[in-house]
Amino acid sequence: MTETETRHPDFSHDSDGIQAALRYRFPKNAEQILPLFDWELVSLFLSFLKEKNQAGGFFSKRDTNEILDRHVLESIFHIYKIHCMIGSFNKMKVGDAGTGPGIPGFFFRCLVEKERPKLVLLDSQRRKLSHTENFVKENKIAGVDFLFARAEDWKTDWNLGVSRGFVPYPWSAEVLCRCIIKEGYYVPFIGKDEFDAKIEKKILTDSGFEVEKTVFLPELDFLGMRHIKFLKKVGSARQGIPRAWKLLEKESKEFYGKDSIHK
Ligand SMILES: C[S@@+](CC[C@H](N)C(=O)[O-])C[C@H]1O[C@@H](n2cnc3c(N)ncnc32)[C@H](O)[C@@H]1O
Repeated sequence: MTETETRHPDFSHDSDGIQAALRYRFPKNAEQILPLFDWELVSLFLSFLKEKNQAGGFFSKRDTNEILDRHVLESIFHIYKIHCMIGSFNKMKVGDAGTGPGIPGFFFRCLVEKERPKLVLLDSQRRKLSHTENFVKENKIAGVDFLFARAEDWKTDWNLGVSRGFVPYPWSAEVLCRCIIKEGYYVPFIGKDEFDAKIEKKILTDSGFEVEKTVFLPELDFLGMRHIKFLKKVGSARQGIPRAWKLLEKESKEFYGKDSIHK
């Protein structure tokens, strides 16, 4: 299957339809993934994403018909892979930085109770995330905290941080370095593996991280290339790290080129 693939069976967006879509996309892993999630809640969140998509400006027009594949199943598969590596999230505090409407973070709340962490959804802007805050209140969903702040201005105690479509990696690790506790992990969701090894090493070392493992996700090839890195927080960030956003932005733009979209 390729990135341009468009023809596939239509699945309903109720709990049964989403589980059928998951079996179709991930035939080898589905039986392990299915017991991990509350599919009624996944379905409720998907309905919310579709209903508020325009008002919240969540996704591009191109993505409107692809929310199930590109956002729901993609996030769920990533979380399943992280779970394979580090086990239950139940005793952890998990934070999603630059979460937008709660992607991928809200899907940690969709885990069944014994796997579920305390969850923090962080974004510097209210535009998308305030809709999710209302959705959580209206549906009386416990265990999700909302934080409207810039990640680099924050110091907190997450055992696991994730991000998708946030500040480009590896600069994202610098931005988040004071949010993750020692021995904790930052797992960025990344597309192509296209990093300058020298820059990556320097930024990670200064930020107190070490790459423990890189995991490629060929099961998501139907969306394009996807991989995750398990970055372990092995020490403190150096004095003055994270640097000011202006500097990080300039450096990352020089590397990726001004118009590159990093996902
Ligand atoms: C492209 S959106 C991605 C949203 C979501 N993670 C997703 O995958 O659909 C990037 C988000 O990161 C937020 N963001 C960018 N820089 C940030 C920072 N330094 N601290 C907190 N949020 C930030 C933006 O406000 C925006 O909502």
